[in-house]
Amino acid sequence: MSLSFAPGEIVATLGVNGAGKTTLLGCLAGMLGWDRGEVRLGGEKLDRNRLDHRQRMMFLPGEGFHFGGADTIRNAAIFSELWRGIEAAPPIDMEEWLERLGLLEVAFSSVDTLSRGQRYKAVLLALHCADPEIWLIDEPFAAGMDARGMEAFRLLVRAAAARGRCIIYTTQFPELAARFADRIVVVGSGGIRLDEPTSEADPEELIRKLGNELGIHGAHQ
Ligand SMILES: Nc1ncnc2c1ncn2[C@@H]1O[C@H](COP(=O)(O)OP(=O)(O)OP(=O)(O)O)[C@@H](O)[C@H]1O
Repeated sequence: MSLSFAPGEIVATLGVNGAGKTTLLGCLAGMLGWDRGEVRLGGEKLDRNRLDHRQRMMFLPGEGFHFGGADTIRNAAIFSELWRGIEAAPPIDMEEWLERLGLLEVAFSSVDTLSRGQRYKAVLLALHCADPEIWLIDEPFAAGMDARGMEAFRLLVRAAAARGRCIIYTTQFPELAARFADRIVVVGSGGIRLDEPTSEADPEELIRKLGNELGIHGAHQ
């Protein structure tokens, strides 16, 4: 497959189970190796061993990840230090996002002790604090967040895109992808099955088209 992504773009990646969505994200993040081809970052070949390359992106797995023992705020601060340097000040809107995500009550609780959805939100806050150029998010809409969390996620991602961040996420839900992405990429059979912007498309028509690509017959017809 051959794809390029631009700053400020929100891309939803779809595909049946095993199509290669997570593998694609892992390769873009430099976490997985590849047998053939290359990943280029602003024209430069991505080198998995270069910290400055890896710091430009973050891969968030579906189950999230965090630093054991750290509380919600400390965890976010660790991500910020690792990605932006020890001198970097945390974003000034940290409290606002704690509130929007519904995390104020657990701001000083160890992430280990949080519920699955709360833990995922804590990691999203950390991603916001790390603020890499490229956000690679695996299955955010299946990570156990409540409706408020998903709304906050959309706002967080839109704000990041407005700052020029490129966001690529995977999902199994055509409806969510059609309504929350600037572009949709469907992978499968070792290639790209569909790659198109959402701006011009009628959402219902797009959802039907995605349903066909993903082998859904009936429910969306
Ligand atoms: N470590 C691995 N070693 C060998 N094959 C793997 C490995 N990880 C994934 N695969 C294979 O690569 C293919 C793509 O897997 P991947 O996890 O990228 O799919 P996906 O589209 O994210 O699927 P899902 O929707 O189920 O999460 C699958 O056939 C899987 O079995």
